[in-house]
Amino acid sequence: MTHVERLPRERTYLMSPPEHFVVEYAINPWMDVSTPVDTELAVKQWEGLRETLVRLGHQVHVLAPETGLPDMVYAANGAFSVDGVVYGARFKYAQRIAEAAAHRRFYEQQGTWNFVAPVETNEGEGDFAYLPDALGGGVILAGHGFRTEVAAHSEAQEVLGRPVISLRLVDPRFYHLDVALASLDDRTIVYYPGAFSAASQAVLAQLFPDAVVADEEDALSFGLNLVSDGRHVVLNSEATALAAKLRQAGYVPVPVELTELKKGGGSVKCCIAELRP
Ligand SMILES: CN(C)C(=N)NCCC[C@H](N)C(=O)O
Repeated sequence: MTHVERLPRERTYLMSPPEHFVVEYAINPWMDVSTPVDTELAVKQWEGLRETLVRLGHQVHVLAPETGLPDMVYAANGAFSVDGVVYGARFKYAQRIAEAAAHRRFYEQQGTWNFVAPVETNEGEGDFAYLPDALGGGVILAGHGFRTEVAAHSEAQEVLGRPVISLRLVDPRFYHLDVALASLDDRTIVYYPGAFSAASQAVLAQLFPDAVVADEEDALSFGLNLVSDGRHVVLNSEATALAAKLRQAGYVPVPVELTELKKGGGSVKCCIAELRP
């Protein structure tokens, strides 16, 4: 057991309730249109997640869900912000394209953000993670291979003014970065190496020798799709083995049940965009 004291930092999040959540199309290997979805249960579980974040002392903004956009609950995909600048999303699949405008309106209505519309296809925090204090400053880790185009990585670097480390995802079950890797605090990550190309695994091992390393079972239980405030790690309740590894590393796992939203191919992190003013 690590005896480092892990200190939490208050966060601001954006979430959108799954009032219109169904699985009527399949754009990732987890989605099966023949599996029934209990929308009411999805809303109840989502509310449990929101209440958990509030109980931990975080601020949660709510983005109104829109009919015909069942995946809008996965709010992490809508944009990526760093120090007041928002790099907007441009979704790969037609079914989700309209979500980007809803997120853009949110930032514009707040009036405090510098919103930059993207040219390149990218799915927001689904494929971008931010470490404010790693490797000498703020660093962006970025995934490509299934959704976000690699050209979006250099676009994000130009827009956000932070170095972007490009990582190639190779396993379709882990089609976004945020199901394979997460930041635990300002400089520490947890990740499943098997989701990445051999070269990207080497990059991660070189840059993050202190990372918590997850295995396939942790990733398949959507454990890596987590949100951490530096101390409390909110993660899918099915990820018990990963929770034990995180506890061992000095973090406090906070399990939440999100079985319905797993049917759309997402869990905790997918439902939460972090706002970094
Ligand atoms: C990394 N993940 C899982 C997310 N950030 N979002 C989940 C998106 C799920 C949606 N049905 C889709 O396939 O786009």
